[in-house]
Amino acid sequence: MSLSLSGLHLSRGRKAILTDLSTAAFEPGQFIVLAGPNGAGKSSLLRAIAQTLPYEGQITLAGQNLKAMKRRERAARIGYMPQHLESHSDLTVLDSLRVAMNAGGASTLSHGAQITCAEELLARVGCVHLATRALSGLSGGQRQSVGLAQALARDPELLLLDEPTAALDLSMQFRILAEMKALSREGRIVIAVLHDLTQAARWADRLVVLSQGAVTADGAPSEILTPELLGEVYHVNARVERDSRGETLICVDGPAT
Ligand SMILES: Nc1ncnc2c1ncn2[C@@H]1O[C@H](COP(=O)(O)OP(=O)(O)OP(=O)(O)O)[C@@H](O)[C@H]1O
Repeated sequence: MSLSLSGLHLSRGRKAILTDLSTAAFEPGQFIVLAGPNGAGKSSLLRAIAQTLPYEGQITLAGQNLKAMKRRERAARIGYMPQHLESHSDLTVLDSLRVAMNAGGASTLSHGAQITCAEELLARVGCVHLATRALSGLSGGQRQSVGLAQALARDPELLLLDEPTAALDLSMQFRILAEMKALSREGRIVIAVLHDLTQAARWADRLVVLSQGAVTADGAPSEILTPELLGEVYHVNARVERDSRGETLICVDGPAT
């Protein structure tokens, strides 16, 4: 059930965003972090995989071309959480999860089973207390946690999460990163965009660094994160240190000189 990207080209307006992008296959059980500078094309790549932006080239899931997959099947197999979440809705959190469960075609679960499932999803992301609140009344971090639950609503085998921890406090960041890791260990492919490379090093099995629409580095974070790579990609003077527990720590000292 691997995900393969091959020869991807994507433009927005007249601007080429991704150029001939290919990667080694992404495998079930892997937690992959996609990183890179602002504007590198990370969100565009996730959107191409989620089939919400047109592209040339091939994206296959378990050997099946995603462009040819029926919308209903895609909705069941791929969970996508965009960077900017819709938050003007008067739907309650619980109802928004029921809507997500029925996206792309009616769920086979009864009404009662859908409510139970929605409550379980909220428990996974630490948000049971928000069940009856309106989406429009949530804080940014609460909305983001509920967004993850929405992406999980159809129990997808591929999860695409665009900056899922950007609005979260320290405790919720930990909880959601641990949850993403657990979701991958249950046999899913989890791909998340993160800017925090210290967190990426701690949690990800694989780090893909995108720069100007191309893959600059791809591998185990501890192997690819070097001062040279950070200098080349982010134009900074950076140190890659180990903390007292041996975990990787990225320290930025200033712009590259
Ligand atoms: N709606 C749009 N129309 C035209 N160009 C766009 C649009 N959205 C993004 N772009 C351009 O596409 C390029 C890639 O954007 P994208 O959002 O994929 O980058 P990113 O790596 O996710 O950035 P960030 O880290 O800032 O979220 C950027 O140059 C951006 O200006």
